[in-house]
Amino acid sequence: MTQNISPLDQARILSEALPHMQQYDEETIVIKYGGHAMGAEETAKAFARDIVLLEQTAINPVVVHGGGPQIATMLKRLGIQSEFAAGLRITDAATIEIVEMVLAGSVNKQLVGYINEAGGKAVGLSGKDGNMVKASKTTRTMVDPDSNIEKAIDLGFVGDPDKVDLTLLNQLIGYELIPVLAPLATSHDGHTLNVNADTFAGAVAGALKAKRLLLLTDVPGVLDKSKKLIPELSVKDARKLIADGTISGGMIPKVETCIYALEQGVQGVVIIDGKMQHAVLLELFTNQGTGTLIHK
Ligand SMILES: Nc1ncnc2c1ncn2[C@@H]1O[C@H](COP(=O)(O)OP(=O)(O)O)[C@@H](O)[C@H]1O
Ligand SMILES: CC(=O)N[C@@H](CCC(=O)OP(=O)(O)O)C(=O)O
Repeated sequence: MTQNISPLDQARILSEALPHMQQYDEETIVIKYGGHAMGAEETAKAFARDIVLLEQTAINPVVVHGGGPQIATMLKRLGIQSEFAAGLRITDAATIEIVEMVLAGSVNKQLVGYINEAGGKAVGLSGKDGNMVKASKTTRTMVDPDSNIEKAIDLGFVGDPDKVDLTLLNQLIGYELIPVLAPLATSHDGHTLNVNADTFAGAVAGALKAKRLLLLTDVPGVLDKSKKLIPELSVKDARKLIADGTISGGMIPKVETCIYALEQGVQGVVIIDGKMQHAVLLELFTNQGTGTLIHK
């Protein structure tokens, strides 16, 4: 809290941030803000302020948000059942309507509002705008526990991005606007597809060749079997932890996204605790890395 430190300490802190700010000067950083992390209003507002600070220091932030818990609440209110398979929401015709309403509507506009309240110029879009993200229907298989036979699962209107058109994003970044993206895409035959927000952020970061991809979630990072934070993880070790079940559920698409982004040329990817106030500033502007850094 600034009221507890002297003006001289404040000046020192700002000065110590200089080399970090220089490192990211004019660079693009993609920040994925998970639905669980954005639950508390005060933390979400602090997050928005951090994003505006990045923009102010000549960094180009691109925000991708999730909204899993917010979708779940709305589906429950409407009495629509929802299930997950392989960490992805099975999305039928009724569900995709609600997913779009919540992600591109209330969640997106709330975050845009917070960023603008903090003095930024955020523009809220989904991957459908400007034909930004084209996706193909996701195909997954699962081993049936009874028969032990591998079966294809029909996830409905769920997609994996296969093309990101940067025309619109580059225009926005060029005008110092802050893109805030909801993870929806258009299929090649014109349907709306629900995309896991981590996967979407990885596709956007890869296409932009972002300097950093930060995934903000509701845990301190990747945890080992005894629930201790793993500060650094190689791609090879990450794959082992997925195979042996240490990494499960929603952490699987997150880690797979990190691996994909590294392969696409993103220089650094980290998974951090978005419930921690100013997690973004701590990660980028101090020497204290807070979460799990995944490297080649
Ligand atoms: N090894 C692991 N380390 C940390 N979290 C894990 C691990 N394996 C599974 N998880 C689960 O992954 C969750 C994060 O994924 P998810 O709920 O999809 O977050 P978000 O809404 O931020 O995308 C954690 O809350 C935790 O329950
Ligand atoms: C296909 C799929 O599962 N899509 C997600 C999209 C939102 C998301 O990923 O939100 P979080 O980042 O908060 O988990 C969903 O419907 O919940």
